[in-house]
Amino acid sequence: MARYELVKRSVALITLTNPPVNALSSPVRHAIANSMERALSDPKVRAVVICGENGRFCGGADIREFAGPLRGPPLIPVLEAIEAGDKPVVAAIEGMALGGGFELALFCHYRIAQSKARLGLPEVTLGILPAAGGTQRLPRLIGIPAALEMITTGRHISAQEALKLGIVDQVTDQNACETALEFALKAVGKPLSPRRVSTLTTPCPPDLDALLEAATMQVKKKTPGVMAPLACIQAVRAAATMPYSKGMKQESELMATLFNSGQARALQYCFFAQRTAGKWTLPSGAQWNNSKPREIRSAAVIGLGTMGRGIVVSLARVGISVIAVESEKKLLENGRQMVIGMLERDAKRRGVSASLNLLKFTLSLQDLKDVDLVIEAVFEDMALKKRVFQELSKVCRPGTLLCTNTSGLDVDALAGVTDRPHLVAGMHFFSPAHVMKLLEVVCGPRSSSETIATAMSLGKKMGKVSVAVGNCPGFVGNRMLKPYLDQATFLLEEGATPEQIDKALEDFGFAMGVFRMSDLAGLDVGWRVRKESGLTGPDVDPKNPPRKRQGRRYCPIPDMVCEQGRFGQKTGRGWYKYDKPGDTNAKPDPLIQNLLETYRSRYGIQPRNISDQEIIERCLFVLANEGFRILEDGMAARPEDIDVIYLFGYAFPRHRGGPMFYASMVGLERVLERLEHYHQAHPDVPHLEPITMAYTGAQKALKSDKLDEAQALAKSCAGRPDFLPCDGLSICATHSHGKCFKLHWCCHLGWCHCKYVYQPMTNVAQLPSTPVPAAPSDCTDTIDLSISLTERFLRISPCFLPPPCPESPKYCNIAELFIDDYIVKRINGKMCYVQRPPIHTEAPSTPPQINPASLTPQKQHTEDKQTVEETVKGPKMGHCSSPSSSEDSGINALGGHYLESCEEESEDELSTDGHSSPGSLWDQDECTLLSPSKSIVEIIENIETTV
Ligand SMILES: CCCCCC/C=C/CC(=O)SCCNC(=O)CCNC(=O)[C@H](O)C(C)(C)COP(=O)(O)OP(=O)(O)OC[C@H]1O[C@@H](n2cnc3c(N)ncnc32)[C@H](O)[C@@H]1OP(=O)(O)O
Repeated sequence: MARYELVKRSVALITLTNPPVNALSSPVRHAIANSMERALSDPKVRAVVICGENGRFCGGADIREFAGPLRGPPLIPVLEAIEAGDKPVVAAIEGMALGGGFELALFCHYRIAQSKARLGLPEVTLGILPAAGGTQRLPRLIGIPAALEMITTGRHISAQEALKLGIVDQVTDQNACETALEFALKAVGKPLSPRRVSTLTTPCPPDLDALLEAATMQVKKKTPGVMAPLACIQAVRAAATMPYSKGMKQESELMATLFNSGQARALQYCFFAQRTAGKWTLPSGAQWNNSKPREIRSAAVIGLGTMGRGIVVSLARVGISVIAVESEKKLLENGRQMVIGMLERDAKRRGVSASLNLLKFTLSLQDLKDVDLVIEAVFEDMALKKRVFQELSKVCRPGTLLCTNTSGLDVDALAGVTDRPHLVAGMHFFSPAHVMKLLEVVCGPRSSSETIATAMSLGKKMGKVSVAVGNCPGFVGNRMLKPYLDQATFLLEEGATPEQIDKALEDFGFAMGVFRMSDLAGLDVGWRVRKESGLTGPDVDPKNPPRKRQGRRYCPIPDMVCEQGRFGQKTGRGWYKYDKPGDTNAKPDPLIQNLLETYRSRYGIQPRNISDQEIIERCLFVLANEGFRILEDGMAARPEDIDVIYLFGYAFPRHRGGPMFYASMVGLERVLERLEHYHQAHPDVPHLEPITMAYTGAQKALKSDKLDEAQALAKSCAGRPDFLPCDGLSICATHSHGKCFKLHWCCHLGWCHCKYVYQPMTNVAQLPSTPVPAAPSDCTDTIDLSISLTERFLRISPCFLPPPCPESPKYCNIAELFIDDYIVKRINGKMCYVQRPPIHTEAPSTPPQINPASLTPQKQHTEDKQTVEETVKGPKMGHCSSPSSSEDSGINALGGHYLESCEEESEDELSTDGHSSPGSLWDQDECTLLSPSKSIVEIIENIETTV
């Protein structure tokens, strides 16, 4: 964790060795403490240099450690020993010095930075503050204003800026470690007192109070409701007004408040969720580490509307040559000018030269014959897109990937008109595409793993947060948006105002409430979509009740608003009024109030007082409920993926973690209970129906029998050593399988993945313990297996990490128990651990893995080479023709209401026979298991008799 060497005969070189970012985990802290002790006590050592392996100084505390009780030496005493020592200590900063890593450097007497290094205190972005003296030392070193800015924003600064601010003593283009060694030798004998930051006096500006007040106002405006930046300001105030030791005490008290807060948990969850999303996985088993992306050097973008232009800019600024296509000369010229302007402004802002030489503009699709990838961004019209894809299929060379920027249309329908359906995928950018970070990569049933890998990798190259999703109307983000928007308008009908709803959502943390956001996005887009879908307009059967469509509640108020020419900010009127078209200052409009009152009296609706709580619950719980359905349908692999989509595409407040995380923090029982309550009040709103409610009374009775059986089973399993060490381990009561085998979203949330019925998972650690038999019973096979599982578990137990934070969604890693040899299935009502048939490397008929998505990356890699087909089987879907959204997808799609004529088609599929439900893990494999007698090795474990 740290290497100690004596170099140049008199310098102790301490190298942090904790890849990938040399985080200050407990062993690293131990190692630093020991190394420093050794260096300080060795008379040969005259100076010390601290650096990090692999060109990275230190990425700060090991954030994963925040999840559990902190173990190992506390950091501050370790760092204080560095400062107090009588030998000069130099930090050699390469790569990054962040958080605790930066604080470590601040305890050293000197800092040398490599010119490409980045430094910063990003703790605030994790819901905490720099609590290893950062809030007390940085102000002493660089003054209050600069320190305040760095600490409250978490901004990383360059080595040059650090030099300018006085944080580092030297910047070098050479190896920082070599430079630091030379520097350290020169520092020997110089007085150390002035180099001890704790002894410095904070330069205190005369207008301290005003400065801190302004900073407070600023963070309240920028991140309303977020605690960490405010705590940072208080800590910095302490640096200015208190002696060092008292300030340190204040820092630690503030940290204690933040550390266990829900906000810190949410923000740390977001950090990992974002990285988890990059590790994409498809139902086929193709995933990030077994699918090779192609290199994309040239691309084409078809359509130079707002989306197309943004996509061209995103590609060109990362060095990809782009051919931009339009259908008319005027549109092409207009597009060209706008793209060039955007690229020039972007380059100026970044201090680089604009990559205009990479651009080519054309009216002819024939020019695309040699490009590596095409992104179609034409008007959101299926017929038009199909024509484009047919044409591309003829023109482009056979290997060219064809992607569509649709915001919700059927990607597979487009694939179907080409000669290369496996090379077709969705790349759903969000508007404006060169600014918004989110990219939904849509995997059609015929998209190959290479195609998805390429789209994901291209997204990453463009600096996007890319999330792989399935192909269903609206994909993930826009599909969830519909029930959210519906609730907002239903609440209007029932008595709320746009201002009230927006305020509740803004108080929750959204930068903009749903109506202000819709005004910004433009209301006409959604109106057009609804007209095209037959929800409104002349095609609607006059006999249709005005507030019902397809037997469901429908709110025509948004249509009425549009009929008055109120399209939002661009027309100066929408849900709000604006001083002039294009203005952003939304003011409540009495005309909207009149419209609502007239509407309610026309339909005999008695307006009622609606609480903020109801607004939040109805808008957000319905969002999570749809998220659960999406997971259930296999359209997203994990709740993290959904949360990342909402964080980066829909401005869900990060300190709430995302809709799925938020639901888990509220508690799923509570969410489901409230949904049930609202669904009873509004039975004609299917989206309010919690997913638990989709079974009948008769089925309930059946399930409760199973529950007893399952609970007995679970109890009988308790105490088995193969269960105990896993913190997040839970049992599934409904499937009677005693544990969950899959790293599945429901396990993350502490719920079983039974189809349509969400059954609480019980943590086995909380169950009464049953002694494990000392000696094998008569049932030899079973005991053997138990022992083998135990051994296997213990062998891999170090990787059973606790969840990132104690009350965050639970992580059930038990799946890894079964990755090598065993898969699990109910056979004849019994739990079966069945040894997986050996993989026949040459035989194409080798059965696919039971759940490749849950396999660990390393092990999956070699196996998948043999089993994953080139053309992957896409997620299951019943794709119905989707109404179009808008050319400007994403944010503008806020206005779009999707018609879901074929969703929820199979809610009556509840499994009542006690066997695994459709879509559950052990029904997915097609190997010999379906016929127990044919399996190669079968070990039936009758749990009742085993334990
Ligand atoms: C608890 C003991 C007492 C401590 C007291 C002092 C308290 C100090 C508070 C802190 O220091 S909080 C942490 C502050 N540091 C950060 O916020 C940095 C977070 N990391 C990043 O910003 C980036 O990872 C990076 C360092 C800039 C590197 O970016 P890059 O794009 O190169 O790689 P990633 O994909 O982001 O990360 C690779 C890999 O590493 C994991 N990881 C990164 N940083 C940490 C960390 N600080 N702790 C634990 N794990 C970290 C990341 O999750 C990736 O893991 P994966 O499994 O490969 O996905």
